[in-house]
Amino acid sequence: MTPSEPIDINSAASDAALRLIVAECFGVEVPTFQGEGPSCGHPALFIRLSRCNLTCAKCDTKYTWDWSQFDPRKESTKRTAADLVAWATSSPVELVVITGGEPLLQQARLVSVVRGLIAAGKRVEFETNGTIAPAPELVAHGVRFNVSPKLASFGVRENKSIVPAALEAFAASGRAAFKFVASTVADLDRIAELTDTHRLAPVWVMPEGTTADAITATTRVLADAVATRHWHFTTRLHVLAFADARGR
Ligand SMILES: Nc1nc2[nH]cc(C(=O)O)c2c(=O)[nH]1
Ligand code: SF4
Ligand SMILES: [Mg+2]
Repeated sequence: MTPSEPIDINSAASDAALRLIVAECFGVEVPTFQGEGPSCGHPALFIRLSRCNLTCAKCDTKYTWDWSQFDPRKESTKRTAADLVAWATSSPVELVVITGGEPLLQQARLVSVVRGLIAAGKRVEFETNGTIAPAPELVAHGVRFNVSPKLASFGVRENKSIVPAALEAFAASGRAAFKFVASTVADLDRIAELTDTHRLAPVWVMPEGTTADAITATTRVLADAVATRHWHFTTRLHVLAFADARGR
């Protein structure tokens, strides 16, 4: 905001009262780490929003969208932006990860959450599937985006999961890391096509897996080919440490 713009107190107050559809918040009572990507290993709090615009077969958070298996009334609550900020600021942990589901489905309501978190001295990262371009107001607040475009091998149609304009908007924001889940070396070839075509960088690869054994096996399958391409490699630390327990 420029100094000459008036501060609209009423709008700020009503924004704080906006309610978001939340699946779970964790990391305050039972501490944890960011398990994936550039901040892997950093102590972190998590706000997991409910709902997604994709239906990946290999999704590990189907309780945010798959109402054939889960009951949306049991799996979601509405919480105000002010309540989410108060929850996060009750902890000294600096990093707040906003994930889902697909959190940017609610990005208009997230502006107020992000503003409150940054004002309280937090660092904010989004985990997003990269299909929805980030609003300029979110980018302006200095957040980072871990963008995970989903490949066909993840059980989704790429005509839905690969949205060139959105991916290119993330790349142009200067605030994104592109974190691809991979199972095979063939997946790495597809990642190379996508990152070349849409000029996506930096590239991170993360082994698919919801058990430590699966992650170790996939890590070994991928490591040489990831290193050869000079890409970044991340594990899923929370799966190794906590066996993919919900709320860790
Ligand atoms: N510890 C931990 N780190 C994470 N990083 C990304 C997560 C996600 O589910 O998006 C996640 C998660 O669920 N737990
Ligand atoms: S985009 Fe993410 S949250 Fe949505 S269905 Fe796919 S894996 Fe699940
Ligand atoms: Mg997870």
